[in-house]
Amino acid sequence: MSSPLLKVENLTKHYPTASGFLKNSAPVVRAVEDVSFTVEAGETLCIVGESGCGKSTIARLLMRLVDPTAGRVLIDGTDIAGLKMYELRAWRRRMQMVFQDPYSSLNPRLTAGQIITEPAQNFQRLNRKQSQALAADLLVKVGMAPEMMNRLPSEMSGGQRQRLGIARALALEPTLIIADEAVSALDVSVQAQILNLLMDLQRQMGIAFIFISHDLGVVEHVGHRVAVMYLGRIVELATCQALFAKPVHPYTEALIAAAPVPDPARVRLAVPLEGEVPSPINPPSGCAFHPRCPLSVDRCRVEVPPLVTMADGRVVACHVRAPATTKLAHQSLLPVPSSAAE
Ligand SMILES: Nc1ncnc2c1ncn2[C@@H]1O[C@H](COP(=O)(O)OP(=O)(O)OP(=O)(O)O)[C@@H](O)[C@H]1O
Repeated sequence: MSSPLLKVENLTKHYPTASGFLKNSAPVVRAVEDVSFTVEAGETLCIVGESGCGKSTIARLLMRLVDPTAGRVLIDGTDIAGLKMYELRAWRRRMQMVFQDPYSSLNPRLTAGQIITEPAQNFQRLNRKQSQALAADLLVKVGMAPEMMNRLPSEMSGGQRQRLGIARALALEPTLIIADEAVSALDVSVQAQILNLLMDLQRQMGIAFIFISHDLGVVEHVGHRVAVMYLGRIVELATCQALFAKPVHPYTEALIAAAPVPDPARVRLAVPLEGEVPSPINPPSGCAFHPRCPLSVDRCRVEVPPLVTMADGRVVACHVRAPATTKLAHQSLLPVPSSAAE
């Protein structure tokens, strides 16, 4: 079997809370703990969870903007930690990011055309005619008129700026795009347009997405699979279809129960999510969700639940709902649903 496009193995990131000679004795922020998943070509893996659960840190680790405390990130089977600078540049070319706030990530002094072609100019010299042709092509790809290439970001709407950010990400023909809260700042109607654009681009160009969001409605709309994170760890990873039809982890259940239900015919689950997410500097012992969990038993307070593979292929970390008598989940995780390969 060929290796997945991306394989993340036991990824862990602890941030120091002090510097200098206090660094080693001070407590650490446990932002990401022992996270493993795969992403196949052409699929969308969503990462969801409340604020502070480690979603953006995973994005930064994948881009090697920060180094992991432990664990590995493999692209087509190659560990990115061992890459030399020029190899890392090539890797970054294949993996692009789209950010939540396109305005702050776009240079306000450059025109749309300059913004879009800047990444490509870093890799190959383009003359004026080639730059214009590339900018026009990419603007059309993201549903904008080629004439927009002369506009500044300040002369565009929020939705147009996000399309511009996507065009810039497409310029280097990436195989994977990490979209970090890419539609959270947009109006609902514009959100839908941008999500549909991303899904169209995926179908046309076979791009894989890691879609980071706290919005379950968005995740259900775009995702093939979804990883639910709580305080740095994955607690459930399943196909979107399976997860929304029947969440298994009590935290997933509570998140879905707390999300607005657009379809009044759909039954809202009766598990409220109470209390705050605990501090990642001093997380609760055992299962970090136990202080908020209505199902918690003694074992949850002392033992971190392992990820267990359930009969339908999803993986869940819960002593009550997924007791570790079944197979422990390793990095193979779930098969890609057939829709991802279409
Ligand atoms: N550079 C850093 N130094 C110290 N702590 C950090 C750093 N970056 C993030 N953290 C902490 O790590 C934890 C995870 O942060 P992260 O931004 O990855 O979460 P998130 O799920 O993306 O949250 P949000 O949705 O609010 O962006 C948080 O407690 C955050 O305060």
